[in-house]
Amino acid sequence: MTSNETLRSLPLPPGTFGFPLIGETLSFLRDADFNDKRQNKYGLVYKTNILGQRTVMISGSEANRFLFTHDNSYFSATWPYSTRTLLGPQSLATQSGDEHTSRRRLMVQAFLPKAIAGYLPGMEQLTDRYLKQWETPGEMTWYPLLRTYMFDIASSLLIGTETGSETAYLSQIFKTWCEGLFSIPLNLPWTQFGKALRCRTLLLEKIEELLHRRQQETEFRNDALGFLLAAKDEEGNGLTIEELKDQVLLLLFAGHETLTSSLCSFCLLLAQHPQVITKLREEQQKVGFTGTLTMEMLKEMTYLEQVIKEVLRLVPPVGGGFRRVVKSCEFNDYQIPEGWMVLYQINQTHKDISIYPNPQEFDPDRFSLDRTEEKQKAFGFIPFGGGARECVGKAFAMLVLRVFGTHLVHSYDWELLPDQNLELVTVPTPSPRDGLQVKFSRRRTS
Ligand code: HEM
Repeated sequence: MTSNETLRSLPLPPGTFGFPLIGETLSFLRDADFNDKRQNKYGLVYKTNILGQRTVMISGSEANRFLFTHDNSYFSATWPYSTRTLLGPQSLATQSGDEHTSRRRLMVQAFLPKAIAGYLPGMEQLTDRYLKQWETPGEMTWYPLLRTYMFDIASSLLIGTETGSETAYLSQIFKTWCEGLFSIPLNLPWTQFGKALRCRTLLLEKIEELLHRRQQETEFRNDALGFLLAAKDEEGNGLTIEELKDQVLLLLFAGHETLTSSLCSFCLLLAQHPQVITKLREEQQKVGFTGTLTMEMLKEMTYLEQVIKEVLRLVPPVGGGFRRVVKSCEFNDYQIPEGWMVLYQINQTHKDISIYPNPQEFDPDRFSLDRTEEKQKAFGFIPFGGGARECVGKAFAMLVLRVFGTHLVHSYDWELLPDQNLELVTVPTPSPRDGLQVKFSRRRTS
């Protein structure tokens, strides 16, 4: 524990605040090497000004441990103003303290093992349908199609919408809403933020309609919303309609944006490493997969799990997480002042050479039982964050990746088309600049 006086005598981390008002926001949003450049110059802890807030960037497993073990004492949840406003005041991602704990307890009901197992058949059906659809064009830009597939999975399995026009409409307005999440918060008709705010209103209207419909149903539906509508806290109170609206919006966002990115990285990295596909097919034969999955079979596919972990390590869909400093504290002999923001870095943690030798290399065997590189340091592998705010939908996300990965590898071949830009756009989640152009076909042998 550092006394107030000692704290005040400590220096602020090195770094610059950039231009008045906008600070370093533009480079933060546009330059994929923003963090690398500053880290090389200032080290693992530095200050900047982004998205309207003085911010300390912290990186590495020690920094993660510090942050995750002091959530709710030194830090509380926050997001940049644009994200906070678009998510809404009653969203788990922006709730803190006791409110967060009690809401989180209700939300996890939808992701307990029994619920997860119940999502498997519907997920397989939808996956199969989309994979078949993609056979016909033969050549395609995959990212937008993966996005539609993922939105369909999220909206049908999480909130029970019917596939078709309702999903297509929601998906469209959702896209514009997402584009405003990390934007300069100027609410004007032509700004990204202004457009996204109008989409928030439209989305909430749609969600409210859906909630009223669902409240009138007498039978329990096996989707995340079914669990949320049934969930009660210790006093027997459930979530109100106003709160459910924000929580459903959060699940839809968290559940499809991140997953689209990781599915796309999975497709890209496997196309570049055909030997991994061969090993996955061998594993499928070994566990006896011929077209329909069981939870037991998925558990036995340990190489598939290694591959997914390596995809999430190399291209983490969420690059880091924001916190507000609620009490000044010290880290690495620097003062972190109250009122500032802290951003922990998942991306940089996963490139730590002391944990992952040749960190830029795609090598699923790092996660094999005889190497377990991720276990070398606590909080060294954190695609889903950690501590009290670790991703609620982790098991759902892993199920989607396993189901999609298994069916794709089992029945299809795909190869990258030439002359495309595979460089990653990083905000809001990583995706190849040209959208991943591939030749796609059904395997002759299946
Ligand atoms: C590959 C996919 C996913 C990744 C990489 C991911 C990553 C993350 C990370 C890093 C956090 C913590 C952020 C922080 O520290 O502030 C988080 C939180 C969260 N995630 Fe995910 N996520 C994924 C999928 C999902 C899915 C499918 C859902 C829901 C269906 C979901 C729901 C949430 C929620 C509700 C939170 C907030 C938890 C809290 O504040 O207590 N995520 N996720």
